[in-house]
Amino acid sequence: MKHPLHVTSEIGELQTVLLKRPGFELENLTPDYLQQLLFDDIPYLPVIQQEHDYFAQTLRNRGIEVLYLEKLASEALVDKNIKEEFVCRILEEGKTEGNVSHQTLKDYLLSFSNEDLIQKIMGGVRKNEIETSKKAQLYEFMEDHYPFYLDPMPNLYFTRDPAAVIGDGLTINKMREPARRRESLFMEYIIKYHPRFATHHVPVWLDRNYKFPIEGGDELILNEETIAIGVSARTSAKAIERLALNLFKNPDASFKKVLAIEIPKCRAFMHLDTVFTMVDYDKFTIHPAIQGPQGNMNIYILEKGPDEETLKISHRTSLMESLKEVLGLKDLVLIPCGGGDAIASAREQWNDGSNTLAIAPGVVVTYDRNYVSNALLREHGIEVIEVLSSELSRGRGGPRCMSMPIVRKDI
Ligand SMILES: NC(=O)NCCC[C@H](N)C(=O)O
Repeated sequence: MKHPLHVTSEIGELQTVLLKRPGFELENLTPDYLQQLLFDDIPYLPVIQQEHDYFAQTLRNRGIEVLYLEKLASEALVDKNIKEEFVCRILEEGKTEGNVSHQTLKDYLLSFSNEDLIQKIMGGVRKNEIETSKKAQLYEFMEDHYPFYLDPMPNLYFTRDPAAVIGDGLTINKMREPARRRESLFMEYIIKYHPRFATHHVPVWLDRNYKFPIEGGDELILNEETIAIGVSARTSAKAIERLALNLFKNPDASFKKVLAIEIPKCRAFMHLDTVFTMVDYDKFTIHPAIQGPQGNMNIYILEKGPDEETLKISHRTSLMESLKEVLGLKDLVLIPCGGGDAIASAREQWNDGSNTLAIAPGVVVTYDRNYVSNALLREHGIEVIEVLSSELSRGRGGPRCMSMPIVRKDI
């Protein structure tokens, strides 16, 4: 039987992808909690859903199988005990203790059908949803003080980040920001209990219990032997090192090199894929602002060391040269987001102009609003498929962030 996970490049023909349709969790965004919940504005739900449906249909039109996180999660929780355990884990990690009793919330959540339970967990539980007779503490009666028993998870439509397929396995990520921590629990349960995955041996190269954070937006598979990982506001050098060691010693993994690429730690560049993506065998998008005056950067190549717990680490300063070296290319092109004009590049990077989703070598999905970057990609011979982006872009992620490739053809 075909392995349910298989990704050995960024650009191999995309066959199966995981998305999450934006849902009620976005209706629980209010100005007071935007920053905490990692949004810059409140999307208009019917329109963001239309835009997301258009994105999904664009992928289907190209023959790509689209799976939905919310559907897989509800299908994974058929067993009563597993469902109960999942709800308890969500409540523990949602730091609900000290609010309404754990038992009251648990009973409330378990009163829903599987599908509605998942929607409710994703959407959040407001204080006014629980009957007043079940409340005991002053805090619980004060809805205006803090409105939720369980926080909404509005970033779930960025399926790229909580987990990432690498080869025939995956990382299930310890996420950096408290607002996103619970997200990777869905993938843990899907891999363990959904029939599509549970009957296969699926190696987890790094799991969400590891102490230091890593997020999928920083994990880019350059080829079957090389991964690039951003050292960023969200991904730590420690997690990269641990992942490299785990991959190098595991006979199920084909990977031999990890390129650790340091990027500035700021909101606009939260992950490597917000400033750098692969669009063809020898072409990449890049936001010029991540390079120093002479194009210099801080890059390390990690390789197998003398024993299983030691790495060979070498320093490089040029992204272009490092990529040529690890990919065995004579030449390659870095296509600047916004064409290199300081204003256009900052504007289009903010709206994910560098965040392309390759669905085949030289074929990418991008946001329509980034017209300067899109025109430049076309000038370089790339086929650019534009999708709608007025509301989707308010969450600060583009087509790559909104998609988790599950299966790609080898190149
Ligand atoms: N890979 C990505 O860059 N994902 C975008 C995540 C945006 C989300 N609002 C966040 O701050 O985590």
